[in-house]
Amino acid sequence: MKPNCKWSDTFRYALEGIVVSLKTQRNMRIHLVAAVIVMLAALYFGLSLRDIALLLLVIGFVISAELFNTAIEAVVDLVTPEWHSLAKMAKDAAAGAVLIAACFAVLIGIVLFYEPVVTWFGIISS
Ligand SMILES: Nc1ncnc2c1ncn2[C@@H]1O[C@H](COP(=O)(O)OP(=O)(O)OP(=O)(O)O)[C@@H](O)[C@H]1O
Repeated sequence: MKPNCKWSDTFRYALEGIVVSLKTQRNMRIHLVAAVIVMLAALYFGLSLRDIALLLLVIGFVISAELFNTAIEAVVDLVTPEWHSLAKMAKDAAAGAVLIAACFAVLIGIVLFYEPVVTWFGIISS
């Protein structure tokens, strides 16, 4: 651990963690692109501020889960490059956490977008 780490250094290291995850994890890039598309759709369909806040919350949750997943994968690879049942358990559980977060995010997205999208299709087809 580095002594006298400044607040700005802490912030920089955190940003480096996000950037390295974006560079190395394909899923992280997919989550980010999906998040941008969902936020643009939320603005297009005129979702309420409360719904947009809920979307931001789940997006933050999924991206945080992916960052934890990246961290766990890195630590496991550092501890053992060999096959180990505990390494498998750690990586699979971390991936499972991301999957659960992403599934609930999709469910929340369906609940929030269902009505405006159905209305939009009604307008388009009439
Ligand atoms: N050292 C290991 N011992 C046992 N199983 C492992 C080990 N490393 C990886 N695995 C297995 O391979 C899977 C994929 O691991 P890998 O490190 O390639 O992650 P990844 O493909 O980058 O995953 P993600 O898509 O979640 O980022 C793990 O979920 C685990 O089941």
